[in-house]
Amino acid sequence: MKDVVCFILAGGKGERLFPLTKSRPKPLLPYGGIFRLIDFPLSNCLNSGLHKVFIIGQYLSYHLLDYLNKYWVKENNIKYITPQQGGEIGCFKGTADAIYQNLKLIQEINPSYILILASDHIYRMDYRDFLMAHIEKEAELSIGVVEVPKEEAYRFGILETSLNGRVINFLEKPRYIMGKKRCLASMGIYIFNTDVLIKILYEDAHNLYSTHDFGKDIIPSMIKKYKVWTYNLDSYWRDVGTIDAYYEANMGLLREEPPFNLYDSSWPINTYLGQLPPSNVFSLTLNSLISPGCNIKGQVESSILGPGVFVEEGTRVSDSLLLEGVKIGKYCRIHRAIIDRGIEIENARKILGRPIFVVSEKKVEKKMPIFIREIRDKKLAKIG
Ligand SMILES: Nc1ncnc2c1ncn2[C@@H]1O[C@H](COP(=O)(O)OP(=O)(O)O[C@H]2O[C@H](CO)[C@@H](O)[C@H](O)[C@H]2O)[C@@H](O)[C@H]1O
Repeated sequence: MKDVVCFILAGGKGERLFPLTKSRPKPLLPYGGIFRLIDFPLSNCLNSGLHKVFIIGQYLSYHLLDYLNKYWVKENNIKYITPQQGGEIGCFKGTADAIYQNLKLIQEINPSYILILASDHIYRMDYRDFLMAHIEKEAELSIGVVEVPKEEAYRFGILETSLNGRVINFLEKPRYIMGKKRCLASMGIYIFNTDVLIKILYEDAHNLYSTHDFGKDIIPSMIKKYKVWTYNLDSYWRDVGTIDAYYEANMGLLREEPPFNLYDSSWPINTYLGQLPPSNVFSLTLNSLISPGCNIKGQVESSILGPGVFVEEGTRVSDSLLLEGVKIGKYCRIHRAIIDRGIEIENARKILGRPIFVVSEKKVEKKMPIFIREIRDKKLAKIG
């Protein structure tokens, strides 16, 4: 792995996850209470023995840098690049341009291979196996792939391969796929031979019609001219691109046999949590993940609570995600909701999400579905 430089693309806006990505970059979205999405590729890099890792940020980059500085950059010698540092024009036009603007850095280090990763996927992967397969096949580009049902094809780059696995066709986010029930989707992670990458990025940078994106421009243009192969990841992988996918990926952790094992110590997922006291659970709490620093007096069922969440007495929370520092007052009923970081829900509020209700900073006053003033007043009168 000494001959590999890794870039983690972390500058996307994650617009389909608004409002959760309005004030935080998508790579910082929490998962399973204490983890952030960026922890997954970073932990995979660390566990795979990769040490030349550069994270390329853009959107709300100061938040990302702040988080990375607390643990990842300090402890693991991981470097962070923003357009001002790497680029000439102050912003990256697309994913390929983000790498193009760092070509000088690549030329200085002069590795044989470049590993390009996304920052918003949940998975465990040994990149050493990915590299071995790339070298064995004498590929010039290898694309990490997973199988997905064809109904989900519109969210991904979809590949067609010959019998021996070489890529013969690639469509970025096709509207519809004919035939088969399942198809091969690009994970948006790539290994390039450095000389090929440099050549193709130069060509792309001078192409007026290009959007400078790996999925839309670079990969389709390479299929016919270069040796492009797939590497199939035969285990759990999720791109949490939408609110529904984000909610379902989290809730999957509460199944009796979760599809992703947070407790696998042979491939640890590292994170930064800060100093927090233990959680104090005074009441009935079932089938839930409770992060440190929580204080629970009400009833919590099938939910995930981030660090420092407070749930007051008389309140019932079910099938919900309460992110860091959320405070739920007395006699509330919360069901199928995502409540964003730091939101305080007043006493006797009812939030019933069908399918899922997101309470984020700006929405909280306007969009509370039912406000039961009389019940609240009666109950508060009783408790004095
Ligand atoms: N200007 C910029 N500067 C720096 N970083 C940026 C950036 N724009 C986006 N990024 C980052 O690059 C990664 C990929 O973002 P995209 O928006 O291109 O992914 P998308 O999911 O649409 O498709 C891609 O990923 C899916 C798998 O999720 C594949 O199937 C598909 O073929 C592929 O195009 C993300 O981590 C994002 O944060």
